[in-house]
Amino acid sequence: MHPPDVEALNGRLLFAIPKKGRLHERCLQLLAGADIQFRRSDRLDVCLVMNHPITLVFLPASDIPSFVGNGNVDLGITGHDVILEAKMQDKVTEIERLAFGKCALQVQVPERGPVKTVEDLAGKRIVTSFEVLAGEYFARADDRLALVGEQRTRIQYIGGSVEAACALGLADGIVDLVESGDTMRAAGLHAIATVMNTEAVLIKSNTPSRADHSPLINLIASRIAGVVAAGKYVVCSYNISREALPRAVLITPGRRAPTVSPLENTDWVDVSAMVVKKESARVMDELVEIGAKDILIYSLNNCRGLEHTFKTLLAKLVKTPHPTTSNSLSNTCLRPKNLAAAAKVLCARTLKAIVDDDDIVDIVGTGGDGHNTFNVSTAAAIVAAGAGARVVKVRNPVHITRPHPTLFLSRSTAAALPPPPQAPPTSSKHSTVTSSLQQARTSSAPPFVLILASYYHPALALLAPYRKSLPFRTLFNDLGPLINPARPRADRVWRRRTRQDELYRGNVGVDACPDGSVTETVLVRGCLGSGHMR
Ligand SMILES: Nc1ncnc2c1ncn2[C@@H]1O[C@H](COP(=O)(O)OP(=O)(O)OP(=O)(O)O)[C@@H](O)[C@H]1O
Ligand SMILES: O=P(O)(O)OC[C@H]1O[C@H](OP(=O)(O)OP(=O)(O)O)[C@H](O)[C@@H]1O
Repeated sequence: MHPPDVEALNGRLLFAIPKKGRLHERCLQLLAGADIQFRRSDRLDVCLVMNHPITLVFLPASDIPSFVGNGNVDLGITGHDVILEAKMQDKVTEIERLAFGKCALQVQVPERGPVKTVEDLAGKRIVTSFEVLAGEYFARADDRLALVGEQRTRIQYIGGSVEAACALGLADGIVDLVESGDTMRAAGLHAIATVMNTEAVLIKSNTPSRADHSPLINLIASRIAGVVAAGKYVVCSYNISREALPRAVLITPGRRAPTVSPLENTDWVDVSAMVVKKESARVMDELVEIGAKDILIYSLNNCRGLEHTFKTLLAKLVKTPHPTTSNSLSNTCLRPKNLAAAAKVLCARTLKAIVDDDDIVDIVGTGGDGHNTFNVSTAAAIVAAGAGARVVKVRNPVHITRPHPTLFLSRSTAAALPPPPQAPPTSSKHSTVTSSLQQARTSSAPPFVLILASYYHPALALLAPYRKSLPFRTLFNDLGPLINPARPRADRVWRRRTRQDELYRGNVGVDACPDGSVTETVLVRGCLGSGHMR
């Protein structure tokens, strides 16, 4: 087969695919599922798609972020990790997480060695293929420990087989990707920290070569999303007595609603609904428990038209809140993975608050403790600002215009009140919080900026009426702290519901909870990562 000539490439959408490595095979499956047809001869890295005006470009996964970010290629598939490593996160848009290539970037050390924590390792030698991410991670650790000059951690880059570095005497620890953990176990290493979790993503350029490619990009994105979603869901069908139907609908609510069809025996109905694949075994157990019969699970090859269903779900809850309790909701919603996913969706729909100075903090509560006292997190944030911290806090205007009287009693406190919440100009897609912080630096005003939640989170503003009518807390109480549009580097959130159930988030690393009483902590890190700490 001859290479395509330059003429043949003109006007085509360029789509970058990893040419080898862990993501390659799964990308080919995805292209087949999305009916993107091509024939690639053995050594050719550029080939024409037969049924669309697209050219596939096969590149190393780690080069794809720069090609897409710099607008040389319009679309690409690569790992989220390598986008951050290439510092291309502001030059590309992540269109879809692809649910494969999932692994974690971890700090690993010899199992039998003296190093037990990141703090033990800071100041020593690290070998990695991720020198940017590892460098940033250890720079923060060095800063925490006030290490300077020669005392700071040394990061050395190598291109592969990083796990051998400790045994070879090159490193005291490594930072590398871990999926099953087999490679690290075989090398006598174990994890002491996770820098980030990652998976394959579909990305597009923020500076596309041609604007008229946009409909084709949307078509490809929607086809790929269909294949990804089909892999996440199964269809569950079963028979159930009419009497048990309300309970069955709670177990299989479907994405919009389950399909319920009559049977010849009028006391029974046939139900079918989409169910998250990973939850299908639990769902079947619960259906058996309430007397369902003939429970069948079908896999899906493809699907289309799946919408984000938060609004639909909340609307349904508002209409029929009684069979649902805050407990049944929190079982699902408070799973760290789900909180992280919801935070990610909301962050993608948030106006960005640009803060040049990244040395800012936020102190956030999750509200609703029922004691009707003053707002503790705002008070704490004001105290922190008074002590010199640079605070950017997201608030609803109602809390500002009608502060609780016990909070702002004295004149001096009132004088120290922060300026009103900032709303961005209606035409802009982002706002500059920096200027307020700078003003605060050069004047006697407190370094405290409030920004207006309803402007920065238009999606949440739409949901507000639904949330208000629910008689219990929802995951949105826990999401608030995770979606500050100024993305402070440091924030600390904890919340007590029962003695065993705490939510805590640390952006600068994971510490123990303050009073040491916690037996289990739900941990959500950034927008991708999540997990449990015991
Ligand atoms: N063990 C793994 N499990 C899952 N995904 C992984 C794993 N290792 C890497 N990845 C993902 O695949 C991306 C590309 O990694 P990979 O090492 O396969 O690429 P490569 O360097 O092009 O290939 P090779 O290592 O064969 O030279 C990574 O950035 C990560 O997102
Ligand atoms: O936890 P596991 O399932 O064992 O996977 C982890 C291994 O996979 C990746 O390496 P890869 O095999 O791609 O080769 P490399 O070391 O040359 O990068 C990564 O660098 C680890 O070595």
